[in-house]
Amino acid sequence: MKWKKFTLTTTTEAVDLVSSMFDEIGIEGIEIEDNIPLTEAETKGMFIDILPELPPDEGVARVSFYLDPDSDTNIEEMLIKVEEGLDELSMFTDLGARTIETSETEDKDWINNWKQYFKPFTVDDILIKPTWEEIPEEHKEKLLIEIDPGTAFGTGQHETTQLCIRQLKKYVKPGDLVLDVGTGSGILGITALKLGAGEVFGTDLDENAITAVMENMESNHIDPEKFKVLKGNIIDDKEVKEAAGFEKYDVVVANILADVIIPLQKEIPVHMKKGTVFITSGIINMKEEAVKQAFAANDAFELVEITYQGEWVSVTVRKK
Ligand SMILES: C[S@@+](CC[C@H](N)C(=O)[O-])C[C@H]1O[C@@H](n2cnc3c(N)ncnc32)[C@H](O)[C@@H]1O
Repeated sequence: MKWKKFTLTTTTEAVDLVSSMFDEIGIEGIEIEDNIPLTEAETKGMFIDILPELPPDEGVARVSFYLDPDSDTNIEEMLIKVEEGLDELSMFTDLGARTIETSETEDKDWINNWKQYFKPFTVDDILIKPTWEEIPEEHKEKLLIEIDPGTAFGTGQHETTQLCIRQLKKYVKPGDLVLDVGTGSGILGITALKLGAGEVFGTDLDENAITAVMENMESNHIDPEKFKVLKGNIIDDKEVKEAAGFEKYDVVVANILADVIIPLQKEIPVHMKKGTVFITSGIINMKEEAVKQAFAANDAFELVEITYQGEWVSVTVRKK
């Protein structure tokens, strides 16, 4: 389908106001391009450890929106509303160049485009399959995990997720209580449940994780009561710590970036039973040493195993 794409060139300062004006007049799904570096919180949520070099931020932003010429939306009327909205905003903020370029594009479905690259695949004897795909005949006997991450992280394709899945296979026992920090789509918690765990408690900073986990529990036909998810940071939020509970977990898994694992490892032992394991990944090889040193400095843990896939590292430790 061909969409009309409209790109407004404005200032970075005006982007928030322009976005909410677009929202108010009924424009859905915008795309923002600027040279503002991502914040620390954004990079953690997006799982980017090394940021690309950006040209300097000169305060210019491009905000694009898409209109379907075959829908009921009258494009001319919508563009009049856009201009009226911009006139109003110009009284409060500098709109910069305020030019609108028009082009045509085949596809505006960037939220769903990745789905064409997500096909069933195996991690040893586990089959991970998008919810919308059929089970391949040759994998019918494998342990099945069905996933639709939505806009949360976690299709299972990432090396770090696979490293954690292999460690879960080694350590999860029937009836175990599992803590999944940075749960994303819930793929690790769901794998633990499929491996026999009794219950999972998940946390994530991204609220999309909450709905993704619930939907994926349903797709995997597991009682939703077995996987509780809470939005928040177990590192520094007392409520999240208390909701997770103390001295109770048999396995803890956290597939987050090294810069989160390092502060996190200090907080986790209080939630674990003695002798149980903490599986971590999300560690790029150049940060392996820093993570190992952090664990070595923590008297609560002893190192069990380090595993590798591509340039990614997983560190598993045991609570003494
Ligand atoms: C790489 S994804 C892992 C998702 C899934 N567990 C997997 O293995 O595919 C990391 C997740 O951790 C979340 N995250 C980052 N920092 C966090 C923190 N301090 N506490 C909880 N979640 C966090 C991100 O929002 C993201 O969903």
